[in-house]
Amino acid sequence: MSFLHLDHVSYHYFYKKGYTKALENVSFTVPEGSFISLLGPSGCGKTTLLSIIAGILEPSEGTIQLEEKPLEASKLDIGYMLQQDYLFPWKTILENVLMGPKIQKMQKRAMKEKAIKLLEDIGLSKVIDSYPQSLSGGMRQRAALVRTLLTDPKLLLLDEPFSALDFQTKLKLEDLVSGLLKEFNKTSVLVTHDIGEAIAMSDKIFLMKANPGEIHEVFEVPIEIRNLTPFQARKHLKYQQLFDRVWEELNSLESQTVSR
Ligand SMILES: Nc1ncnc2c1ncn2[C@@H]1O[C@H](COP(=O)(O)OP(=O)(O)OP(=O)(O)O)[C@@H](O)[C@H]1O
Repeated sequence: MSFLHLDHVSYHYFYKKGYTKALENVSFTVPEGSFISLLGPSGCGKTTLLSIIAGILEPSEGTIQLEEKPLEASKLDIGYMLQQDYLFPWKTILENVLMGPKIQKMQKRAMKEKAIKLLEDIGLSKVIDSYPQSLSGGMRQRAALVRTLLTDPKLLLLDEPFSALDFQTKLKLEDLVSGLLKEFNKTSVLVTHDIGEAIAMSDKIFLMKANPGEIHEVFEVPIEIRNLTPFQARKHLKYQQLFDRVWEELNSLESQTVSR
C-alpha cells in the first residue's frame, strides 16, 4: 500500500518583487515501514518538502496523500525530530519526554510507564531525573527521540537529527534509531547532507537539485545493505560503490549550483 504519496507538488515562496520556486513537480511514493532520505545541495528544497509533508506549509500546486487520504483529512500522528533537541532546561528528562499537548491528554500513568521503559531501552535509565544541561548532546538527542516515539506516530520526519553530534555518537545513534524504527515498523523521511548516513539508513535515496527544487535521481539501496545495521552497512562493498555514484552526482549538481 502507498503510505505516503506526493503528486506533482510545487511550492513557491512569494516576496514583494517576485518569488522563488523552492519545489517544482515533486512526485514520489513511500511504502509503509520504509525509510527514505532526501539528499541534495543547499537550497534544493529539502526542508520545504519536509514542512509540506508535516502539514506546516500548504503546497502551491499538487497533492499529498497519507494512507490514501488527503493529508488534511488524515488523522495520522506525525512525529518530528530536529537537529536541536528543544528540551526544556527547567524540566527533568522524564518530565521533558512527557511534555506536549497530545501526551498530556493521554492516560498519565500508562504514558509514564511507557516513557520510563523507552528511556531504559535507549540507555537513559540513570538520567531519568536529571536536567538536560547535565547530559551530553547524544543523550539529549536520545531523550528527544523518546519524546517523539512516545505518541506512537506512524510517520517520522527527521530533519538532520544527527548533524550536531560528534562522529562516534552519530554512528551509535544511527544504529539505535534505525533498530527502533524497524522494530516498530515506522515509515520515515530523513533530510540529510550526509551521503553515508543516507545510504546506511535508507531503503531509497531521493537526490534533489536546486533552482527549482526537483527530484534529480532516485537511488535504490541494495538489499544486502538494508539488512544490516547502519554501522555494519558502512563496511560493505556495495555501500562504497553506491557512495561513489551518489558522490559523483551530488558533486556535479553542486558545481552546477555554484556556476549559476
Ligand atoms: N521563508 C522563506 N522565504 C523565502 N524563500 C525561502 C524561505 N525558506 C526557504 N526559501 C528558499 O527556498 C529554497 C529552498 O529552501 P530550503 O530551506 O527548503 O532548502 P534546503 O534544501 O533545506 O536547504 P539547506 O540544505 O541549506 O537547509 C531556497 O532557495 C531558499 O532560499
